Amino acid sequence: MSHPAPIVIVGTGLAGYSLVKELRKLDKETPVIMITADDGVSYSKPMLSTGFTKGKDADGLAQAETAAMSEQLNVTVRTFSTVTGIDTESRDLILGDERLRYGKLVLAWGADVIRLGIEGDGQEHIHSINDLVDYRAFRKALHGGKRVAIMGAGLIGCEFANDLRNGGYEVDVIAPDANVMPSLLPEAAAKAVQHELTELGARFHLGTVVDRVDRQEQGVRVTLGNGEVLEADLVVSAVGLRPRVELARAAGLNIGRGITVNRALETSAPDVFALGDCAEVDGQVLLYVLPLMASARALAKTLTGQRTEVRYGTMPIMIKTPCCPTAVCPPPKGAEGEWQVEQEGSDVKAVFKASSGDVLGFAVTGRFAVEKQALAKQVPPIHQD
Ligand SMILES: Cc1cc2nc3c(=O)[nH]c(=O)nc-3n(C[C@H](O)[C@H](O)[C@H](O)COP(=O)(O)OP(=O)(O)OC[C@H]3O[C@@H](n4cnc5c(N)ncnc54)[C@H](O)[C@@H]3O)c2cc1C
Repeated sequence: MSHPAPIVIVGTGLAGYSLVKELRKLDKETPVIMITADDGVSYSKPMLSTGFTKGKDADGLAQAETAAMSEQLNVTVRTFSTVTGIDTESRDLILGDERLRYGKLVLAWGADVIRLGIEGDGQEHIHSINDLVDYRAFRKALHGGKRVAIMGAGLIGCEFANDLRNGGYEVDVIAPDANVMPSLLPEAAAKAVQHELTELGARFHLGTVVDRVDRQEQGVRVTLGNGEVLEADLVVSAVGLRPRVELARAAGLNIGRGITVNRALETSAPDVFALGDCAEVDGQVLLYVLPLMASARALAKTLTGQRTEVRYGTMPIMIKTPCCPTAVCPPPKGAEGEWQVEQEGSDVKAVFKASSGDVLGFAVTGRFAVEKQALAKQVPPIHQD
């Protein structure tokens, strides 16, 4: 008797492993093969920007070895295996010369870091940190150094700025907008975070960009668009992420800003699903943990025969800048209304209200951060029925 084709999951990040954990609560037996381009070590990606604060290096941030995950979850994990294509007609995953038959296929292959075309011969000193392997290389390169230049003042750039200051490093942050985290925070909250990071010793160079990174005897020389020249041991690039869509597009799947899926996480091809940073779920591309956890719970049920749609509730984002604790629930794009701000120094409570008085979003910093739970209850869920 031939065995049924397995469930194949591409990716062992939080999306892939969360899905298998949920699946195994419902079904201990169905064969599952996980494929990953990296070493398959289980870790919590949000912790990468807390290493110095928590006194943990890359090994300290690893949560479980691949073999332990494989045994605990009763799955086969194939490491250092890169998917190169999908044949949705024959239901094969393509890995170079090899074809792997799937019964059901789940794409949990994450997002790519955006790489800017920076001039200069110091390219190998520019680090993007989007997984534990990157983090290990970054910590190794930083060894013996003191000065870090961070490109980008979004959530990840600001979190690394705080963490590196806590680790005793000199930090310069360079970003084109006038404020930090411009797509997440209203101005008053952004200014508060910037102020507290500055008090902590981080130097901000806003309204400009990095033009060149040139090698020096010690580290690099970083030339900014405004003419300033900085010296650093290395550069961290934190300028954004883009869902990985190319292989899915080549396979003929519908693509938007991510791999297009409905609320049942179904792509446009039969028995092919997607979740996590690579997916656009019913129009939402949310590169955060809470949406992927909700998706994993729903998809586990679907894969075990009970088709289930995910419904995103209210999902506040905690920004890990301990010098200025911050939480935000951005209002939906294009929402009509205005920010109402209450402020004492770096303690900011900004609430986005529609003309009806309904609360559509909020941002809280400092001592107001404790109000996040109460405010989140007032914000409507992301997916409204
Ligand atoms: C520094 C940092 C801090 C963050 N902080 C927070 C936070 O505080 N709160 C929050 O909610 N979110 C945070 N995030 C975002 C959150 O961590 C991500 O949304 C989440 O981890 C994405 O998980 P994923 O499994 O979808 O993708 P990934 O973890 O990127 O996993 C992708 C997997 O796919 C594999 N893969 C990719 N391409 C291929 C291929 N062709 N073949 C085979 N395998 C492949 C990779 O090897 C990997 O195993 C943070 C992110 C970063 C970088």
